[in-house]
Amino acid sequence: MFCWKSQTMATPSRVVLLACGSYNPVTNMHLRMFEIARDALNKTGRYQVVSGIMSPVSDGYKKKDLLPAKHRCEMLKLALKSSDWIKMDQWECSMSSWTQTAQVLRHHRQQVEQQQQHGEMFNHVKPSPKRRKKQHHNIVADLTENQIPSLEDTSEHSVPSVKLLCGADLLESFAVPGLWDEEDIEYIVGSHGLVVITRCGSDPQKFIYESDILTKYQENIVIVTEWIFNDISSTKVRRALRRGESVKYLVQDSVIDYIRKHQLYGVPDNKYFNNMLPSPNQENTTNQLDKESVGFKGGGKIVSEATLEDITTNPTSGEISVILRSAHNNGSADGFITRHLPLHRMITHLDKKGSPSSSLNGSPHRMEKKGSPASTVKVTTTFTKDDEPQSNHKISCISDIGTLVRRVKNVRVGFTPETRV
Ligand SMILES: Nc1ncnc2c1ncn2[C@@H]1O[C@H](COP(=O)(O)OP(=O)(O)OP(=O)(O)O)[C@@H](O)[C@H]1O
Ligand SMILES: NC(=O)c1ccc[n+]([C@@H]2O[C@H](COP(=O)(O)O)[C@@H](O)[C@H]2O)c1
Repeated sequence: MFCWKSQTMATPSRVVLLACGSYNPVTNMHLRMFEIARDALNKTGRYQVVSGIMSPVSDGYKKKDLLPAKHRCEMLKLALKSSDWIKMDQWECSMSSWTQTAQVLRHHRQQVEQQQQHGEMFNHVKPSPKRRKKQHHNIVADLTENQIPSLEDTSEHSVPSVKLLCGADLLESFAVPGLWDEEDIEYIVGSHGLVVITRCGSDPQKFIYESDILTKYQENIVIVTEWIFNDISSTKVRRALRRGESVKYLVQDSVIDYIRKHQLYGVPDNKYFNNMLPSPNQENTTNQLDKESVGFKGGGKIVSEATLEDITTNPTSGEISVILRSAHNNGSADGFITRHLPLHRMITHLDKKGSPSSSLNGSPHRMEKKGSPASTVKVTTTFTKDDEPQSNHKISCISDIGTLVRRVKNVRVGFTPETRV
């Protein structure tokens, strides 16, 4: 008969995940790597991930386009606000010269050992006894009978190991001549261990097979196949920013706001980009118009000076596209900028302002288009309500879309299914 106490109790060993990188800037995939790795390791039943550390490389790394650590760290701090178990550590980037990754791992192992000695727990969120019991059962569910850990042995007194978390491209860079020292590779894989997240175009299994040293320590390498491919890289994010393209949903909103504020990565140096719409969860800024006077919730700055070229709406998605031509060189190929706003904001605006005057010129079928709520169409009639209409659709000192809409006349609003992007 199966007996709990008589089994060989394989207690999951505790792991701290350490990821070294440029984080220039930190992307959502850098953050997701940790989540993917933690899930995979915990599921094996062999490991229990207790914390994650992101270690930005120092300015001494001299990689092309590397921003000063000050900015990279600020962005990391903002991005990590959404995590309760990953933190940034600035030891590496506080160095004036570059520190090899083996040395960074060594440092963190010492830190972990010291913290363990001082009785600091590595469970950032210490589970309640009830939750611990539940966690235990979750682990048990993934294990075979003779691997079942005992409830009493929680391994909280063991020193967690520090494993290097990386993408498969970093693993494959081990083969780049002169980039890594042999003994560093041996130390990293032999003494710490690697957790490798697959990346488009990589084949870590084959890479390990072809390397004697990696094959020797292959039991210390966990390859995590990421089935939800996501090939974001900081390089691609920087490229998009340089070109004035949106990076929303590739990096955290707070990071986008920081990049705009500090005009990083060649974000065009003009008023337009400084005053783009803030993320929905961003606090009001002093530059923003009084929400009530504008008449819709959320307000939001758009441009300092721009010409409104067109507004199109998509009744299916409820999105309105405002196409502006920047008065400054905005870095985009054709000088056009497109912004998308949820239509409900505009409706709110209308509701607050009362009945519209329907004096809008332009697309004659906008009111009648099937499936388009009439109120949606009428929104734009508030253009002529106050302020002098500007000639040539020229807008100056626009602080939010409400003002933009009020000040511009002769704007064509068409309910075409197509959204201009
Ligand atoms: N999309 C991704 N999938 C898997 N791993 C990734 C991904 N993006 C980054 N990584 C990993 O994140 C770690 C941090 O690297 P780094 O900041 O240098 O990333 P990067 O986005 O590739 O940067 P860059 O594009 O500037 O070279 C590396 O181990 C890298 O392999
Ligand atoms: N020999 C080494 O220790 C070595 C070599 C190349 C990259 N790295 C590290 O890998 C991380 C990612 O570097 P890249 O952004 O150049 O891919 C950085 O933290 C860097 O310090 C370490």
